[in-house]
Amino acid sequence: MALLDEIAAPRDLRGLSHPQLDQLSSEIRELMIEAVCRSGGHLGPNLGVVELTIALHRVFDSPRDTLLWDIGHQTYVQKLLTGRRAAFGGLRTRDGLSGYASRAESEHDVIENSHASTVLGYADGLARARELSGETDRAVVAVIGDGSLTGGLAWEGLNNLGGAPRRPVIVVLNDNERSYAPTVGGLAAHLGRLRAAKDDGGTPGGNVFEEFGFGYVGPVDGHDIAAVEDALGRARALGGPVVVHVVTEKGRGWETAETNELDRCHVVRATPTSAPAPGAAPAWTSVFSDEMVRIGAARSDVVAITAAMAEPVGLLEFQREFPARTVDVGIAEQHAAAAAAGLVLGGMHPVLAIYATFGNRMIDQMVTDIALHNAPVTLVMDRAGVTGDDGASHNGMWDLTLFQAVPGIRIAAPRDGTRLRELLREAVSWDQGPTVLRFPKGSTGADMPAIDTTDGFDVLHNAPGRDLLIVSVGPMARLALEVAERLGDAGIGATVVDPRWIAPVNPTLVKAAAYFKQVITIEDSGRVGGVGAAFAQALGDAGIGTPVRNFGLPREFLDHGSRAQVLAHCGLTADAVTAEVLARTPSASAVSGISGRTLTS
Ligand SMILES: Cc1ncc(C[n+]2csc(CCOP(=O)(O)OP(=O)(O)O)c2C)c(N)n1
Ligand SMILES: CC(=O)[C@@H](O)[C@H](O)COP(=O)(O)O
Ligand SMILES: [Mg+2]
Repeated sequence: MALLDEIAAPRDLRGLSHPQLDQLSSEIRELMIEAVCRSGGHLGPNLGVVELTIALHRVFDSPRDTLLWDIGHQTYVQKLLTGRRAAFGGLRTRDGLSGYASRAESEHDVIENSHASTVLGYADGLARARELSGETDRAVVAVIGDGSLTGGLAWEGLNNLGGAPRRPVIVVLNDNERSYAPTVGGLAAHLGRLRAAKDDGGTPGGNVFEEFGFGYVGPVDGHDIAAVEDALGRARALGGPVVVHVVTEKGRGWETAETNELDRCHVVRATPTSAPAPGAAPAWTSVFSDEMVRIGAARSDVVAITAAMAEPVGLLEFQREFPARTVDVGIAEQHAAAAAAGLVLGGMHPVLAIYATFGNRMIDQMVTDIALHNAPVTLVMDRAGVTGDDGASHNGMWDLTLFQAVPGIRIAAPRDGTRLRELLREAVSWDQGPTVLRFPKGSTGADMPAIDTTDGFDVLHNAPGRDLLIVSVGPMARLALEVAERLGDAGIGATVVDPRWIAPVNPTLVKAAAYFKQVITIEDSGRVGGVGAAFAQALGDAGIGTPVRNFGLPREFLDHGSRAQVLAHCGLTADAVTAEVLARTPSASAVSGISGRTLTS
């Protein structure tokens, strides 16, 4: 790694010749392939931007000039060029480097939201501020992928930037023709025409960026550093808003990625430290995927919608079986929800599958386009709760707070694979309004059978005495059962129930709480406005005085780490919950056993 060893800061790039820069690019690729295959992370996108990142840091003087990266999953090269090489081995581990841009790590990382299509908004605001403060000699450069450009927010940005012909902002369009899968829609087709026109030596009939008021430079080969530098220099000289159209290859330089037709190794998983146990439980996503295909075969009105993530959310099999009934809208969650409402108008039952964190984008559509119209849309949120290694922005910890507030909505949280299948079927059979299903990242684990079912909720554990009612949400049932067992050893009788449908609050469960000395709720979502908070409110409304303690995620941005580490930080372990219950229970009293059926008697 001779050359990379010499790069402590971007200024060290400036003295290198182009052959040396090519060597540096190879060294960076070699290092990233080795390190990211071990740690896991966004290898494909980063392999595609090696030369682009070098060129940006040679032409612009970061941090005086501002380089803004949309999403930030493609900033590994920037990390390696800005003094973070030694820490790169700890990528995405607790106390190690973030998998995205991170302001705590470097003055070169300016935004770290990691939700797509926002960068042009930041660029617009920053350029306006520079104008107001008389700092127009400091360049504002926004890098956005072709996938992220499919989001409506990006077009709001283009509209504002293009309308200010004298305010300089350079938009670098990193066009690798892919989100995960090939980028879809009219924009992708238009970019294809722009690329083809360059290849043919002709001019395309109309250029959307120019029509919006931008100067346009390109398309330029994003792996030719000299060509990219030249394009960036010309863009800067033009002044005003300019799009530099850079064509790159996702996964470049690693055959495994270059030949991966599915997603060019968008994300690689960390090398496992041990072999999977034989007969290990399937992932939540796989169970959803399998059940969706069965439902699709039985119901010709079921249409699957993805926002550019068919494979990650488990819709690939459905797409293969029922291509006409699978819609990829691009990275456009809001459009996905509005389109789902439209599908309902036409008699379909849409199943919209996304990662929970991206559901934040859809709240207005859920309220006014879906719920207000009582539209039977099923929203399936994968990666709900703590996801861990993707850091603060990617935890699915706001969905319950947001969606519980929507009138008429029903929300289910399956605790295991069997319940996921059941609840998905119940959700798509519900025709009175929207339903939401949420489940976390990872493995379903072994099933947790009910010992009884009463008025829609499952009783999972019954102990002598009515000392404590534990209301667990989804897979937190496993933790609840462990807590109940430990409390039992300490002489405290705990009953564990799983509401299955967590919103609206089950009225029978509310009544049952009156017969217990204490209630605790456990959820893998925000405590503020969460299921536990709703349950406590329902008890208050019913005049039931049983004290309630809610266990869930604090109102805090949670740093990256493994899911287990983050849950431990939040006090969501059997040890922590048991200790807190014991601290609040002066004397343990085992009275008598009850069955699920007698909970409310
Ligand atoms: C709002 C939102 N939805 C979904 C994602 C998940 N996601 C991360 S990267 C990515 C693909 C991005 O494609 P592009 O912008 O072209 O960047 P590339 O990875 O191709 O460089 C997606 C869908 C996200 N980060 N934000
Ligand atoms: C950048 C982004 O938002 C996704 O690529 C995400 O990092 C993938 O997460 P999983 O690893 O949980 O699929
Ligand atoms: Mg792309």
